[in-house]
Amino acid sequence: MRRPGAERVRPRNATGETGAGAAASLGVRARCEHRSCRNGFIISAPASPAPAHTVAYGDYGLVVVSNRLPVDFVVDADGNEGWRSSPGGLVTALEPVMREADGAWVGWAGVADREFEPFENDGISIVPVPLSNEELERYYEGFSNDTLWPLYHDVIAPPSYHREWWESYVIVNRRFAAAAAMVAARGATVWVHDYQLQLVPAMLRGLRPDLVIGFFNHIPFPPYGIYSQLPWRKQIIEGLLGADVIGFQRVADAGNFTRAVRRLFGYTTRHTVVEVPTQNGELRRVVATNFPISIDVAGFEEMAGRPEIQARAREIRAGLGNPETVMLGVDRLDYTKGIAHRLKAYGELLAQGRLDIENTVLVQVASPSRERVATYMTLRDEIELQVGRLNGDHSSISHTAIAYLHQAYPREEMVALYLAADVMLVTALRDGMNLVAKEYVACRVNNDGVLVLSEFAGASDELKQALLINPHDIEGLKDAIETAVRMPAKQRRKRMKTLRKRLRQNSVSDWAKAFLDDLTGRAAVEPGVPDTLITKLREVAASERLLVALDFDGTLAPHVDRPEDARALESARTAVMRLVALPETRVAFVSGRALVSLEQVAEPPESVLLTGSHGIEMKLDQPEISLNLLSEEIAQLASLAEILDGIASKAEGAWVERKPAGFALHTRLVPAPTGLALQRTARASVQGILPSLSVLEGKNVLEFSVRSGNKGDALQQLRAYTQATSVFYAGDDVTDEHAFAVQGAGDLSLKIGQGFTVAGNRVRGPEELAEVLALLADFRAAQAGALDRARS
Ligand SMILES: O=P(O)(O)OC[C@H]1O[C@H](O[C@H]2O[C@H](CO)[C@@H](O)[C@H](O)[C@H]2O)[C@H](O)[C@@H](O)[C@@H]1O
Ligand SMILES: O=c1ccn([C@@H]2O[C@H](COP(=O)(O)OP(=O)(O)O)[C@@H](O)[C@H]2O)c(=O)[nH]1
Repeated sequence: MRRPGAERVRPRNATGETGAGAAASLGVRARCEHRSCRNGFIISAPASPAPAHTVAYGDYGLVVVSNRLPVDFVVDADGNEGWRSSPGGLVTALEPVMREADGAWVGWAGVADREFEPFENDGISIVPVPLSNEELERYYEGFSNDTLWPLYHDVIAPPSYHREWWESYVIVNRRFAAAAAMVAARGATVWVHDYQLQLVPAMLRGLRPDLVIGFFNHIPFPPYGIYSQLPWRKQIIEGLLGADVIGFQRVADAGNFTRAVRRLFGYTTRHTVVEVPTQNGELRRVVATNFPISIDVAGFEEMAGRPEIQARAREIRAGLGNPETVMLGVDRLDYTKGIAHRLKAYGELLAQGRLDIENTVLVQVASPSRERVATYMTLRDEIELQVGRLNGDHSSISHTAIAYLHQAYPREEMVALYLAADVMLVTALRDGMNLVAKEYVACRVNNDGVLVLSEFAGASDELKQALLINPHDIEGLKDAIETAVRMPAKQRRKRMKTLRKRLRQNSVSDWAKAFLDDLTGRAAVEPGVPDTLITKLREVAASERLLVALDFDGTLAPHVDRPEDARALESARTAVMRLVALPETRVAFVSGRALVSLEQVAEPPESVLLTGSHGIEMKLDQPEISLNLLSEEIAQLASLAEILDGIASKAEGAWVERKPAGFALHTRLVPAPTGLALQRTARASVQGILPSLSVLEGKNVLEFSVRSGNKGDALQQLRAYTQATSVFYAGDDVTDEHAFAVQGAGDLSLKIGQGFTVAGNRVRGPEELAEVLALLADFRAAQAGALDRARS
């Protein structure tokens, strides 16, 4: 999803500065976008940084931002430098999504005091963000992993609160926001991940109001009683509310978040929607809901079916002495994972003779994690002491009770371990999801094996056929382990089949799609006119002077392949005719088309006000179109025509539309990748020769104009001209967002179809719009009738 941008930028020398300062220090050519700031295209969350007045655009239509990149920079014992897969479930989940998406991944390279150029890794564009050693200590090990991590995991360990850690967290979040702002194309989708970067959404919105911003929290969000301990509890929530959609693993997490918003800010929340008041007195709607993360199920199944991995699984079992039961635990060495509880239960089962050392073994992978954080150092000592004691107490010369592995294994080896294990033990005290549980289920392609799963791991919401346990209840845990070991084959298969079926319903691609569809508004729109919209139509119909302003293509008229064939639906036309006949009611068509072309296809009734070429042309109750080009602009038009004609001639189906103040390159009829490539070439060529031209991106169309304008400006002019007390505006394209953005209280904005929007209402297509216009005409006529009766 790489999109053509003003300039390919590299976030080198990131200093944490924002806006113009950051752009300048990064050596990026900056462009002024005062209009979008003035219009409040999307307003920042309260107390977020002021919108920047200088914006540079990058290349990428999708940008993922997370603390960890999929690869860490490493130096081996011989001083050889290289990259290796980084730890944790976030990377496991996002890697396959990003390989499909052709987006950019902004993150830290896992090493302090080093800067790296952006690079490609395994089909993913990597944009490294540097951290100093002090920031590593304060932002990552300190605030992220010794304040937020324990606080968000039910204070299993006591969180530490230090002001200098918080200051570092703010600085680093600002740097990540600046880096994302530099690589995101205009209007791009930026998906920020996890607790390390909770301030990024609002910071990014301040820098780039044009972006669609999502946030996903991979770890739990704590109940208010715990969250409220945090000295910076308000700032964190303000940071998150900069996003359009905030995703959580579990329903309970989303509920905890919205409760904290209500308690701390008093904002209204309706189901999953938080209404955030903006600086101009309007409401921004932020969605906070659950999207349980998953794994690449088909990918794990495929690996589990590979003969060499199955052979490795047999080798592992043989190496363990081919016991009857192999039990497995796989965790980062983290106090949230409940490793100590698991070992205690296992030790007691051995001590009581309920498990026999001759035919049982526990393989515990405890991969190194956060090794410089004191709590983790202590944990390692405790676990290794416990393992040592258990082995000392229970192992025999030929059989070891626990095979303890303080190592990180590649994915193939993980799959072999899952295949080798009869029982999987996931005993987390609190865990956002726990992908290990899902990976085990995916790999059990023979439908055998038992999963013992903590109810405090997010995975337990979906994997209900596992043996669900409370890890604090050691007796219950012991019973579950024994049940798992002795479970009859038939019951094992039945449970595992159900688990696998459930898992396949939500693969990681489904998770990403669900989140991004919600974020970008691509989710299906229901047919019909919603009741809430009908209520608002009644309200707007009662206004003293009403302006009904309508986009044409895709709104009054369904989209067609040839622009000259577009015609308004008959039902829409009828409704427009009724509206223009009503008192104190003006109708306007607001189109991106040249006015001459709009008049040809729309055949507007005489009193309809017209604006074309995105507001550059106007025809307001007079026969002439107002637009006078300077001689310099006419010369620019000639060069532009030459460039775009040359580009369009390279692909069948692409064409150039002539407009009074510019040209539009249409790519609707060429395959999407070719269309994108043509647009990218056009942008670069025009940029090189005519850098001052304004560029507007629509659905499969790229427009260049020698004079700038947009539908927001056009709507403001129409409002002033008609002195309307309320404005109804409907449109389907991204260019209509400028118009929605200038609407205020007492107006009604209506998005037609899918796609991200700032409009307050949405219907499915032109048929629904025609219904809406007919209803508006009914309500307005009834209002006029009532007034007449009152007067007489
Ligand atoms: O980056 P680290 O500090 O080394 O930690 C590794 C990752 O751990 C956490 O993973 C979480 O995400 C998983 C996928 O959503 C989820 O299954 C698990 O329950 C979470 O704990 C952390 O959230 C990541 O940011 C870290 O990269
Ligand atoms: O030696 C190891 C240990 C773990 N993992 C992977 O690390 C991830 C752990 O994710 P999970 O959600 O279970 O926990 P997290 O570590 O993110 O808290 C899973 O994909 C594991 O397969 C791995 O690749 N090698």
